[in-house]
Amino acid sequence: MHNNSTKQGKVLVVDDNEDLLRAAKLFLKRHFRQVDIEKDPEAIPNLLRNEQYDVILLDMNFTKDVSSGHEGFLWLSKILDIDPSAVVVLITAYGGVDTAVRAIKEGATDFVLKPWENEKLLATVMSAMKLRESKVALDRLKSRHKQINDTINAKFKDIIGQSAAMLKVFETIDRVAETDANVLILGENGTGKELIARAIHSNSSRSSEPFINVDLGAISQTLFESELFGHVKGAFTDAKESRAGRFEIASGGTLFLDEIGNLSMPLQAKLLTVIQNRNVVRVGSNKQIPVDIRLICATNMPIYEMVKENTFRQDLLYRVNTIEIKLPPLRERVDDIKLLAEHFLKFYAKKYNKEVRSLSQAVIKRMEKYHWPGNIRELEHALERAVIMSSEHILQPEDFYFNPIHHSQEEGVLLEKFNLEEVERILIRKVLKKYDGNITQAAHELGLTRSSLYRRLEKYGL
Ligand SMILES: Nc1ncnc2c1ncn2[C@@H]1O[C@H](COP(=O)(O)OP(=O)(O)OP(=O)(O)O)[C@@H](O)[C@H]1O
Repeated sequence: MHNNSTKQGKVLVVDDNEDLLRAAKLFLKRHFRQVDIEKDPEAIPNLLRNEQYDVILLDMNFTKDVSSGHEGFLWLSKILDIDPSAVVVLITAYGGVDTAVRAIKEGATDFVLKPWENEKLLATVMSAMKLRESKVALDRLKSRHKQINDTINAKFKDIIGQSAAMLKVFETIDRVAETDANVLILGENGTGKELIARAIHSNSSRSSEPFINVDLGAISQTLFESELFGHVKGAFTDAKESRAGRFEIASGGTLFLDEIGNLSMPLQAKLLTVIQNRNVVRVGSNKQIPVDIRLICATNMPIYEMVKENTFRQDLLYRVNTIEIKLPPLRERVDDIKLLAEHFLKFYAKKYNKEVRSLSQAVIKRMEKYHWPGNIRELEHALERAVIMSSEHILQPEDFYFNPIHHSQEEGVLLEKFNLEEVERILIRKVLKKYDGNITQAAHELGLTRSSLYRRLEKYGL
C-alpha cells in the first residue's frame, strides 16, 4: 500500500450510482492523492473551475433507462471546452462499446466497462494519468516555444527602410507570404536576409508553427544528412538516440536554409531529392517520412554565375527560386542609413539605459559615404559600441570606428614582406576596396573568375 506522501494525482469520478461512486473512491484513494466523487453532472463546470483534475472518470448515461450515451457526449464536450487537455475516461456498461469507441474519436482518452475489476480500473487510470503528465509537459513546451518565438519575432518585427529598393522588398513580402512558394533571398552578409525570411514566415498562415533556421555554411559534410534528415538510434557510433532532422522539425512551418551557395555538389544533389519528393529518410532507416514545409533559401554567393561555372546545380536553383528577393547592400540604399542608425541608437540607448539622444550631422554624412562592407549588421554593431562608450548626448564621428584598413600601412607591408600569400591577400583587399566590394569588377581586375576570387576571400577570411 502507498503511503500518503508518495501518492500522486487528482481523480474525479462522475456517476449517478452512489454505490459505484463509493466503491470507486474507496479503491482509488489507496492509489491516488485525491479522489473526488460527484453524482450530478451539472456540478462538473463548477468542480473544474476550482480544481485541476488529472483524470476524470465520466459515466455515459445519467438518466435512468437511457443508454444512448448522449449525455455522456454532451458532458465530454463541455469538459473539453473548459480544459482542452483534460483526460477523460468513460464508464460504460457492457454493450456500450460502440458508443465508447465514438467517444474516443470525440476526445475521450479511454473507457472502462462496468462492473469493473479493480486491477483493470487501476491500470486504466494509471495510464490515463501518464497521458495527462505528457499533455501537461507538451503544453508547457508549446507555450515556452511560443514565448521564445515571440521574443525573437519582436526583434524581427521592425524592418526599417524607405528606399525604393526596400519598398519593393516589402511589396514582394506582402504578395508571397500567404502563398507556399519557395523563396530565394540574395544579398551580401548582414543585409537582412534572415530578417526578411522571418517576416515572410510571420505573415504566412504557418506563423504559429516553427521557423527553423539552418546555416548550411556551418554544417560539416559528415553531419549534413543527420542534421537535416535525422537519424535512427545506432545509425552511427554517436547515435545514442533517434533524432528528427531539421526538415522534420520544421514540418508544418518554414525551413530557412541560409548560405545555400556553400553546399558541395554531392550535398546539393541530396538536398534536391528531398525538396523534390517532400520526404525525408532518417540516416540508418529506410522509412520515408513526409514533410510539409515552406522553404526559404538565402545566399551571399553569386549563385547564377556559379551555375554557369558548374559549381551550383541549375535544377536545384530552379527548385528554390520560384520567387526571388534581392537585398541591395547598404551603400546602395543611402536613404535608409539615417533611419536605421536612429533606430539602432534608440534601441541600444534603451537597452543600456543611456541618455544618448541623437547623431550629429557630421556622423550621418560620414555614414552615408562609408561603404559598409558588413552592411546593416556592421551599422548595428557600430551604434551599439558608440552608445556604450559615449558619455555625450549627441554622438560624434569620433565615437565611431570606420574603415580599419589604411592604405599606407598595407603598402608598407607589401614592400617589407615577400610571402606570396600575404601579398595576394593584401592585393585582393586593395582591389576590393577600389571597387567598393564589387566582386565582378575586382575579379576582372585581378584576372580571376568570381568563384576563384570567392575561394580566396574565404581562404584569407576577407
Ligand atoms: N531593414 C532592417 N531594419 C532593421 N534591422 C535590420 C534590417 N536589416 C537587417 N537588420 C538587422 O541587421 C542584422 C543582420 O541581419 P540578418 O541577420 O537578417 O542579415 P543576413 O543577411 O541574414 O546576414 P548573413 O548573410 O550574415 O547571415 C540583424 O540584427 C537584423 O536585425
